[in-house]
Amino acid sequence: MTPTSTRPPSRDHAGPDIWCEDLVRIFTTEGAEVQALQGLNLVVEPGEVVALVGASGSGKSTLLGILSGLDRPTGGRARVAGHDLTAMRPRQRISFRRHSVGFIWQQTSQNLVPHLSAADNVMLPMMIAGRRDRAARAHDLLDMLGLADQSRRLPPELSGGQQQRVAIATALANAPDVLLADEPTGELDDENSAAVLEALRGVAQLTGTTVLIVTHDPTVSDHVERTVQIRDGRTSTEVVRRFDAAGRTEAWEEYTVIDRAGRIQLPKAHVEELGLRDRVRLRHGDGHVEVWPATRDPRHGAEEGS
Ligand SMILES: Nc1ncnc2c1ncn2[C@@H]1O[C@H](COP(=O)(O)OP(=O)(O)OP(=O)(O)O)[C@@H](O)[C@H]1O
Repeated sequence: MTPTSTRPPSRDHAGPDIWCEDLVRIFTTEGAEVQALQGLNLVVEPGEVVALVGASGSGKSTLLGILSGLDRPTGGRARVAGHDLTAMRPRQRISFRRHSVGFIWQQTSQNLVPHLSAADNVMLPMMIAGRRDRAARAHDLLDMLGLADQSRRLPPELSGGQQQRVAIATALANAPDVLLADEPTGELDDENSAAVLEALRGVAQLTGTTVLIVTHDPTVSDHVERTVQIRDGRTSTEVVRRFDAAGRTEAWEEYTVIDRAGRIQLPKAHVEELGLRDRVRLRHGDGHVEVWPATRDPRHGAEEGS
């Protein structure tokens, strides 16, 4: 079902919806510098659902702050929905935040006005933007998220998972190209988390909206096609999955980023498992390169000297 008002956004830009090149963000507090982002590269194509995972302090929230137009990078370049985030004037920033991106925050209470019904919450951003078809669109969006029968309820009368789904509908109200979610399942139990992540995937499929989810939730990669690791303010490895019609993982593949200088970062698990350190041995194959521990001889696969 794709009601008229939940059809894909008609993008007026070409290329990726999220594009970051060598993004740097340095915070200075009391004379000390913290490099929260250290040359981050990320490309997300229209309609993709991407999870960004990483340890506490790795720079996830800093990146979301920049992508949402709330914060500015210290260096590098970033474009979201065709807007150059380093060159936007204050008015353009307001319009960008109103029309081009939608947000979902961790705290359910941060997303919704508690004394407005679910439908009124969804209509609020449309009212601010001066949209006319508010009631019909709010109904379609809540219906798409399986909440048509909850539209008159107040947020405190809904479960945490339902509230986050209303938050998704609200974030979609002005048909943004990109949806940014910061720990959207942080306050939810496993069942509600799965429902919210599936709702985000469904939204991308039905509306063509690009979705970026920042999370600690290790189960997220069961629900999205692409999970990108962020480490020390840079994107490192990523896993790309293919799902079958029943939503089960059919196949998956692991990737790593290669920067302009040719540097790559290997997944931590492989580094530890193979005992890789200091330097590794490279072996050229037909159209590929193998990485071996320096202590192993690729011709025999045996430890050197044994
Ligand atoms: N406003 C700020 N002033 C000073 N340092 C900051 C500021 N915001 C973030 N940092 C620092 O930047 C680094 C990255 O923080 P960030 O919040 O982006 O990490 P995160 O991956 O989102 O962590 P978490 O998962 O705990 O939310 C941390 O070292 C943090 O202390």
